[in-house]
Amino acid sequence: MVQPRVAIALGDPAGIGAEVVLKALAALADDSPEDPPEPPSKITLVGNRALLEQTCDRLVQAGFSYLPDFSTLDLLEVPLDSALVSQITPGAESAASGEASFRFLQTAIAHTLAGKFDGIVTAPIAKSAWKAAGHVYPGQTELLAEQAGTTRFGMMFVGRSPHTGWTLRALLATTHIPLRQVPDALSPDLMTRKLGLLLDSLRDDFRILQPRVAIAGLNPHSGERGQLGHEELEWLTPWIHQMRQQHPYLTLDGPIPPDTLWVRPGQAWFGTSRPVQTHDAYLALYHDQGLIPVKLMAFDCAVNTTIGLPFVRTSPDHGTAFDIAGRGIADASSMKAAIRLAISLSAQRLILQNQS
Ligand SMILES: NC(=O)C1=CN([C@@H]2O[C@H](COP(=O)(O)OP(=O)(O)OC[C@H]3O[C@@H](n4cnc5c(N)ncnc54)[C@H](O)[C@@H]3O)[C@@H](O)[C@H]2O)C=CC1
Ligand SMILES: NCC(=O)COP(=O)(O)O
Repeated sequence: MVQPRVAIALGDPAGIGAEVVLKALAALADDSPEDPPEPPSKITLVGNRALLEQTCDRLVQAGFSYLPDFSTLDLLEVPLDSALVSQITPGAESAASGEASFRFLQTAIAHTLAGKFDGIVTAPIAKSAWKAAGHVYPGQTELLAEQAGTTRFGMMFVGRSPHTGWTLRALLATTHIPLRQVPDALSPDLMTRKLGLLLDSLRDDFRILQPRVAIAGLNPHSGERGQLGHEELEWLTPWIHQMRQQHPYLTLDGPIPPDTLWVRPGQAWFGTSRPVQTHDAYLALYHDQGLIPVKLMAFDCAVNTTIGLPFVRTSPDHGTAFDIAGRGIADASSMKAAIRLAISLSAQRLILQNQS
């Protein structure tokens, strides 16, 4: 029997990371019968005990009594100077909170690469707090990829509808770059790399061997035959034709006008009386083209998954929520889904490894 070992990096200590982790672990221990059981697993928190205890105390003060037994939690301690710890206040993003969250993630990655863990769940960090601490990365994804020694990686959001059971998967072709840079960053080469990653993940992580994938257009109405933009005519449509020839087992639709792309996923997510023809995955060309619909549908349960790494990485779809940090009111559903997905994807990889 496989028993995946999963690390949870506790994220920015001025945000809601540790709070949603503690709540999610308590909820997982008390899973409702309609939740499919996850395989047995070993969970280790990666953070700082003093900061974690502060979060626990605040949750107790906020009246939250159902927490996991602190003494049974496995904690990989990341030592921090008491001077640094004393600068951290809930809701106040700072260089100190950025430094702490950076070290939590670095430690989780180093131990994973050394073989101690099969997967990492990351609680949210603030990129600006990392920058204030001197660590300039577009996000956790890029640090994970750099440390894992890969340039072939992708940001995919996965959510299972609580209304219908349908699974939404959305991969972003570009991620944390200014909107102005998007058209220049997109190219047939980039799209080929992202599609390859997506097909690998659909096959290995989700056992989908003959996938249906939808590709978004870039411009309104996918360019309206060149009247509203040229990228679709110049390279996106020819690239899709080329990919259809290269992957005969793949159904590839697009470029679909970016607004209508999300109509059917929305129907499949919320339910409709008519049958809906959906895709196994949606490839959005830039951050907000993918994440606005994902968050509208699934803010409470979508999971940010990094594909292409030599280990599993998941994260909730929300951020540090500094505006509500320390108040005990954060919703832990997305973190719970991130932990569940990390366990099941890690178990899946262990099974594949044992078979080969
Ligand atoms: N995985 C990660 O590390 C992510 C980090 N971020 C970072 O988070 C910071 C804040 O970003 P925002 O755009 O404000 O997004 P955010 O997700 O932190 O907050 C947006 C709104 O949603 C609410 N919210 C978020 N999570 C919630 C939860 N679990 N329960 C209840 N309410 C919740 C917040 O209170 C806020 O009103 C930024 O520095 C950004 O870089 C953002 C997204 C993902
Ligand atoms: N919008 C998604 C996000 O900010 C997550 O970034 P990352 O820290 O997981 O790279």
